[in-house]
Amino acid sequence: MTSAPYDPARLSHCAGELIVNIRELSERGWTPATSSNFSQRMDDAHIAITVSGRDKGRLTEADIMVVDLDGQPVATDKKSSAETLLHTQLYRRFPEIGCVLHTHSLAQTVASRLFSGNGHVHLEGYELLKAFTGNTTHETTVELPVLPNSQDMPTLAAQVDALLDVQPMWGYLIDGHGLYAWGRDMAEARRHLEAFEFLLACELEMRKF
Ligand SMILES: CSC[C@@H](O)[C@@H](O)C(=O)COP(=O)(O)O
Ligand SMILES: [Zn+2]
Repeated sequence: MTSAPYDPARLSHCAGELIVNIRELSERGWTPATSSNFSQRMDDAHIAITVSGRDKGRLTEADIMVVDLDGQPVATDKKSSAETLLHTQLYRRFPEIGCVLHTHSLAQTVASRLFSGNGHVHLEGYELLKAFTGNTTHETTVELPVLPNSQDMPTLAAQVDALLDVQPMWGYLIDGHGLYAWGRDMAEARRHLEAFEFLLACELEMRKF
């Protein structure tokens, strides 16, 4: 356990923002059966992240803990999310990233299964593509990657790093699992998460016709 200090007021602020937002996402049914995990950057060395295995619809401040950028717990015996590495790898790689959100909605999970053979979901022509930072027109495309699932986090993280080496992206799906999305702060990460969710629902809806 590292003993690097952090500002307790900053943890309290992050925990409050995480809890409110996670509850709203949970009420939409995006975090079934204790699934999903969430984090926010506190400072250069500390991340506030959900404790593993908690019901994400009923979180209190005791369900948010601190890890360092190596994913090691700071000043706690609690166990951070089983997928902590998928958060910390983004914070380490992109100093500007401030928030990472991971959910297991029905649309995300079904789409991940349907499109896993392609390796990505092709999103084109939607006005909502402008919700992704950097896009200024609907006349663009976003390829949302679909990674094979694994219980081995270093394997998944290596796949994410390989993708990031060749393309900028604001999220990815994991087959049969769910979606990761991120942003510079909670508002941006949530906008990206909601845009992916809506666009995946559109793609699934069109498959019905
Ligand atoms: C309850 S099954 C889902 C988990 O295996 C995992 O994918 C997940 O999203 C939540 O894990 P957690 O360790 O609580 O962060
Ligand atoms: Zn998960």
